[in-house]
Amino acid sequence: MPATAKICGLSTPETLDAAVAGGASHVGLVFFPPSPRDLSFDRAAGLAGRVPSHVARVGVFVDPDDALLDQAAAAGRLQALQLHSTSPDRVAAIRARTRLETWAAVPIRTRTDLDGARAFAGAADRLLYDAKTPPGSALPGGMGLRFDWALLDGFRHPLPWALSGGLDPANVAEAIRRTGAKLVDVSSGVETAPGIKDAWKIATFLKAVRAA
Ligand SMILES: O=C(O)c1ccccc1N[C@@H]1O[C@H](COP(=O)(O)O)[C@@H](O)[C@H]1O
Repeated sequence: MPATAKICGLSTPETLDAAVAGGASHVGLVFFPPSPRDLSFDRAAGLAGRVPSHVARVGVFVDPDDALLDQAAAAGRLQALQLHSTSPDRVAAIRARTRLETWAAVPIRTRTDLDGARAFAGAADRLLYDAKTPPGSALPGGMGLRFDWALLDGFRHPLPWALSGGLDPANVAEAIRRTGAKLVDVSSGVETAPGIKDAWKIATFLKAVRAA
């Protein structure tokens, strides 16, 4: 079965429509004020209304509190929550309280970082392997950084998983072949500048995923 793709950090109707038209399985809406992709609840609601039922709406959060989750989930009519920098216990509590599909981001730079993935077994529905951003970075993701895909070789994944971190139209086919990812996730790689998505890059990325 071909891999599917999530286009993350969408903020305009045109680029959201490009993701849907290109065959994205998931679209990502960011709720994190320091991010150039952060959305107001009103804007998220407008975008969510354009997403057809076969495409899943994923909210992206960084260690969110319940109030933010509830407001964002309602505005974005979210079906899944992608949680960065959130402890396994907190991920489990969010999953139990919201009853939404819950993804835990696992930041990777070395093989040892994969140990962190096991702690989410039973707490999350899916792992999202992402590149670890440098200490002091404003964002824990969405910076176009890649990790060494070879680190996943032979790893027994404790949960269904997705690959992210520095993917783009030129490298995504190789990433899928190299890692066996069934779901890939991109943000910076389909932008012309941080937070500015590009419809042509989105279409090209999704074409490359289909062809992989
Ligand atoms: O995109 C953001 O601004 C963001 C903010 C906070 C946490 C995660 C964020 N993005 C996620 O990061 C990965 C990798 O992105 P990139 O393709 O390397 O730019 C992806 O899952 C985004 O959803």
